[in-house]
Amino acid sequence: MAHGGAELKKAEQASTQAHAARTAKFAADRDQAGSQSPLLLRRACSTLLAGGDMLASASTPAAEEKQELAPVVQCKGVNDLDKVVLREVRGSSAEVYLYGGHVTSWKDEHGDELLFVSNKAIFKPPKAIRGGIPICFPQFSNFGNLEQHGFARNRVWTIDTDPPPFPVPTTNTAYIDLILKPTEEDLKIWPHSFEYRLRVALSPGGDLMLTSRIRNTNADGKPFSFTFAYHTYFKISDISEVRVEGLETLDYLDNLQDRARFTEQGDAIVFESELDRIYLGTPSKIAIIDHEKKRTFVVRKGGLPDAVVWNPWDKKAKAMSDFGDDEYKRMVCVEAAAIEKPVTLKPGEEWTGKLELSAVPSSYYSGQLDPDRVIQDSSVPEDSIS
Ligand SMILES: O=P(O)(O)OC[C@H]1O[C@H](O)[C@H](O)[C@@H](O)[C@@H]1O
Repeated sequence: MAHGGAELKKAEQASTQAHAARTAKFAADRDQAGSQSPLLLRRACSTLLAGGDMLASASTPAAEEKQELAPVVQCKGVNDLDKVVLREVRGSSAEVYLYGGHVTSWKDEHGDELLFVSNKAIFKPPKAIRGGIPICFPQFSNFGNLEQHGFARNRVWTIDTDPPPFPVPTTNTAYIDLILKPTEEDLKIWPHSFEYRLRVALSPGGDLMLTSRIRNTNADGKPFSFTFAYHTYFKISDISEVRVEGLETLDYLDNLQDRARFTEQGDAIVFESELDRIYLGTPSKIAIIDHEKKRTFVVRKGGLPDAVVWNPWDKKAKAMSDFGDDEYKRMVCVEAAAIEKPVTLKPGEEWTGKLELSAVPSSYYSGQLDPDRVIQDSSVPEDSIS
């Protein structure tokens, strides 16, 4: 026992030292980055990617490279599109394409991918990337005259090096701020001036956090209204092994039946055919339980009362050119959204919409969403998530 304890202590010390060394390296990298975003480094993607997926053993140069990776790196992705890679010291990571302000990857500390991206995804404007987290703004679906899901998902965003301070400062080291403003062309189809600031952050524990701040910058004194969704595609083992909890007894609009309104009856949502529903007035916490994988995704949201649940099933899958015929089995979309009541902003006003995603072992999560707790959770002010 004593020996075991000493070993453990040694391992802990080694881990603490390694952590301290990595933290010092990150700080040095940050200082070197100079006038750019304080955390942002530009590196060759090839180097970066070699440190990720292809890593075989800790003795290879690629493995050493992994140890040295900075928390925020800008590099090139598919089709030479710009992307930003976020990495936390414990090994979790995320990738965000400037095209669409689109998160395309979120991996846990073991390097397991948690988001679904289609093998047939087209990383080429103007088609939105199929998978990850498309941003639907200023319109969800066809709730208005714009193209399906609005234009934010197929515009090129820029890195915001000097965002206004957040009410609650982010303590994480791995985050990136992006900004989208309308072009002259955008103003022709949606005549409203806005600034959309998106922060994507990884917590030290590997949670993925997206914060959207949308401000009306109209000079003509006019308010504008929009609908919105974080259209998250979760990667799952098999759609028949998955259930969604937290939406029981709620009303929903069924997109497959002309948006007729129904009340959810079942215990939890399970999938046996195409499903496309907008749940209304949902609690701030929803769980996606993957029985086979023994993993639960927890979705926490703020400022986003609705939740869309979507699986295209086989027929629709075949009809989508950027989606594999069988891929519907390995994905489910649970989308934190504001749809039924559009958000209206007067000039100078700002709206905040937050999404926090965690992946936890199902055993740990089991029973957390019993009806009483859901009611308690929904009474927690939405802006209390940080
Ligand atoms: O194919 P997209 O434009 O990306 O839309 C994909 C899906 O998005 C949402 O989940 C809608 O509720 C669905 O009706 C739609 O089919």
